[in-house]
Amino acid sequence: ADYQEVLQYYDLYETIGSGGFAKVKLARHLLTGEKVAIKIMDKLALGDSLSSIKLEIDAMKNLSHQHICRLYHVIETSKNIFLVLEYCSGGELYNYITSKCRLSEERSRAFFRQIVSAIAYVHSQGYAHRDIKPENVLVDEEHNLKLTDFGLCAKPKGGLDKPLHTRCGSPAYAAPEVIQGKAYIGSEVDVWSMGVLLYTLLCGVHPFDAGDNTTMSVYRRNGEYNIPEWLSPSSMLLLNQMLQVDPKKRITVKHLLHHPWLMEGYSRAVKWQTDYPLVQLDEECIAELSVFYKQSKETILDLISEWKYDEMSATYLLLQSKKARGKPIRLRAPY
Ligand SMILES: COc1cccc(Nc2ncc(-c3ccc(C(=O)NCC(=O)Nc4ccccc4)cc3)c(OCC3CCNCC3)n2)c1
Repeated sequence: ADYQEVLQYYDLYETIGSGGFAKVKLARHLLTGEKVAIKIMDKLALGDSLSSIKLEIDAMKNLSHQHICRLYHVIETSKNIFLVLEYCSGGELYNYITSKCRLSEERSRAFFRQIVSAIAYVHSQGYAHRDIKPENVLVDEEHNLKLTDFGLCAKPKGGLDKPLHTRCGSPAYAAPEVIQGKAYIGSEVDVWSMGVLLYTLLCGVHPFDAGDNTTMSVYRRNGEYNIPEWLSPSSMLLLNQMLQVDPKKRITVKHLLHHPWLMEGYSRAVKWQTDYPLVQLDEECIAELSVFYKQSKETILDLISEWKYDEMSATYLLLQSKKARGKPIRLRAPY
């Protein structure tokens, strides 16, 4: 009974992931035929985490970027919250890396530039991700990366550079200052986690192992990790600048955007601005919606601009995504 609203707009298929109080199902949007991921959260199980989930949903609503999994639709019922999200057909980056053992420096660079783009954008919106790891990075059908977040990211009070205390994220990828329970700066801990991710891309393994035994966490605290002999000097230098134990010595995202290693083979610095601003709407998609819903373009434009993350928002965003992938944006007549 609780699923009747979501089943009005989507066909639900198999479960593709499950975490603490949420599970993710593959689904298809009936109007556009597009595949989506639907994250189903049990409000009872959420308990007092409900308020922090609302925080994450608000964060998602402000994050519209080519390398972040897009939120399309929010459906709240008495028992559940359904988040309809961008589906990435390539699955987790983690499995992509392990299936190829490790990635070439060129492939790692192309991927890493997309991660830096996403994080620079998240920071520009005043958020810190705080749980960057290969499991939270997905691969889409065009081999582009999409950042997601299963834990909770917080919009730090008073902007990005106020010290945070809550320990979150995964210990193995967490910066030394987080592990030691010190006050930390969100943007600085994200740089450490990106360093761990870059090491994993280049080496196929985690630099500090799973951090299960104490010696590993000692290595992490001292920033010691094994450097494979085949790693290029420029890769080693960048890893060293990111995996600095002292957060004040760590390279900043701003400097990563045009770092020599990220620029090798590229003529432009990493583009971190969004390709999908919330304010400029796509004329063609608006036109298609106005024909389908038999409303004037102005009415449709006003409705979308309210960003209610209802069926209308979802249909617009899915049309926009189809168009970006060169697919025809025709809406199916309701049969
Ligand atoms: C082909 O086989 C496969 C196999 C596996 C997966 C797929 N595809 C596939 N596509 C899309 C998803 C998804 C995206 C976003 C969210 C989300 O909850 N976002 C919230 C969010 O991103 N906040 C946020 C982001 C940035 C900043 C701040 C806040 C939830 C689910 C998915 O999930 C399955 C999980 C399973 C556990 N590991 C991670 C993926 N899976 C496909």
